Amino acid sequence: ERSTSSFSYSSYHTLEEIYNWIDSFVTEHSDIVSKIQIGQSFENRSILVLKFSTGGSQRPAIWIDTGIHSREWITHATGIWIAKKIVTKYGKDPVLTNILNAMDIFMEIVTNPDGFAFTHSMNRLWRKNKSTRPGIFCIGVDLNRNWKTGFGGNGSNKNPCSETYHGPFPQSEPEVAAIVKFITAHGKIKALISIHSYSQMLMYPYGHTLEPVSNQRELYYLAREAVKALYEAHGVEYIYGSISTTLYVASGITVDWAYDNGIKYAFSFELRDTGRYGFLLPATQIVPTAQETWMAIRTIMEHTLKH
Ligand SMILES: NS(=O)(=O)N[C@@H](Cc1ccccc1)C(=O)O
Ligand SMILES: [Zn+2]
Repeated sequence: ERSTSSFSYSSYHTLEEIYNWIDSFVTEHSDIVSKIQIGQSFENRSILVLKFSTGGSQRPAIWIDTGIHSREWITHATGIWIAKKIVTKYGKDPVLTNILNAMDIFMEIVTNPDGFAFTHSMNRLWRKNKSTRPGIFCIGVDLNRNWKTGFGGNGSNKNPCSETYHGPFPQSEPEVAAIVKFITAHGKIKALISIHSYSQMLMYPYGHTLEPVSNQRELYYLAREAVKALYEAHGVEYIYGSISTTLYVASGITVDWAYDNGIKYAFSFELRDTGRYGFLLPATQIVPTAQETWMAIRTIMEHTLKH
């Protein structure tokens, strides 16, 4: 359909509804948004990225992904709301306007389309993708353990039946390989934000080791500022720090790969809540969660612009 006016930003949606929304959204805001297919999933679904650009060619850019774990529905819903916020506030919010006048923004809303479809059809709590291999009798790879940096280390599992199965080799999964290819080819991604739920945390590398990254102090202060901006929206408290020291050791993760490939502002969110509803966060919390998350992301983007 032509317009997104009938789309509810305060509801959860199916894969088909989100893909239809993407087409309407791009049509309606074609002056600033375009759609890029960066690959196909294991089950041959399109892997789609929204590009926000106000001009130039191949400007420095910011990458945001949601939904890499398919059951984390609040993350796709937050991504959709933020996409709408960006087109609504460009030209009105001076911070966002400055960001988009100098940088592009790429958003991958459904990073694990096969898993997401499966959470609607068969298993609401499915986490992994849906890849299968001869002789292996469990389905799916944890797409947040399939990246090259630290691959196969502690905090990932070689058992295909594990929820944190890392896959047969790094980037074995088309959903991960497509992002690696896109970001590597682009070459000017300055910040990466990979959004998960739940726990209410803002974290930065490394996950695979307790060693601090070189700009750890800068990331710590930026995370503190972002969490403060988030808190000011609705009084929700986040903790922050490096993944391995704040949460647990996890290997083969998105942000460790990003950091080691030159993206010095790499962050991962764990959105609401802290366990009362967990992955089954009520839809009434979508807009408040998105509003507060946007304030944190906007803070990270502004810092990236200035450095
Ligand atoms: N979202 S979650 O419940 O799966 N937790 C995440 C935590 C996480 C998030 C980002 C980088 C490393 C680890 C996970 O991948 O284990
Ligand atoms: Zn997750």
